[in-house]
Amino acid sequence: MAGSKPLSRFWEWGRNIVCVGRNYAEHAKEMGSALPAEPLFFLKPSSAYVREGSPILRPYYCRNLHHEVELGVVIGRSARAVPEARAMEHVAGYALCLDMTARDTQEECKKKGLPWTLAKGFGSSCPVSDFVPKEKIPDPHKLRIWLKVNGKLRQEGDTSSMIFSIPYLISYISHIFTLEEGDLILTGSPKGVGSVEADDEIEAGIGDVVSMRFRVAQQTQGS
Ligand SMILES: O=C(O)/C=C/C(=O)CC(=O)C(=O)O
Ligand SMILES: [Mg+2]
Repeated sequence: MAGSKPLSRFWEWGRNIVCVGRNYAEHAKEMGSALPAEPLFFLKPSSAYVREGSPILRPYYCRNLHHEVELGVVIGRSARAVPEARAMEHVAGYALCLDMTARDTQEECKKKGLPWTLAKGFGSSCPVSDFVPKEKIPDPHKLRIWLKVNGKLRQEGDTSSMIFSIPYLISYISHIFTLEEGDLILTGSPKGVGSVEADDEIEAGIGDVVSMRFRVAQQTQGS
């Protein structure tokens, strides 16, 4: 049961993973997408979580797996229709997250007007770092998030560049469905997304607050 586990192990709770898209203008631009007038969001299943020590699996149907490094916000207290001014009271802490994306599949889904679940919701599509309690991050809009592949810097972004702020996102989502304790919100990727192959090593961090390393492996059909 969710409540019997410490919130610092939010990935074991099996709660919602809510992802925000196109929340950084330069990433929307590199994807050739328009800036959103209102937050765009989608969900991943909780079985998408993966922790250091286990690989990120490239799905058998994917030919172009992309990394997206994102700041994750961990909800500490149920939020239903909360005003923006009180939204941060519902935050327990943060985590560094990857929104692993089957980019070729996403392109196909976009062309056909289909949801992005196949592209964004596969097993191991949500690698997460250790939990960082709220007290350790006085201002989540002043963080440098970064990602390297095989030691080479690919992504570096400042959370001050988000189009929609964290309190705005929490308030907005909470007017659509209840955010529950243990839920995770991925706040969108800065620019620099790109491909990874089997055996690549991804290292990513929030400044020098927290970092994590993952290996990429190929999923075989039927496994
Ligand atoms: O605009 C696109 O084609 C793709 C956008 C995304 O994949 C959205 C995100 O997940 C993001 O911005 O982080
Ligand atoms: Mg993303």
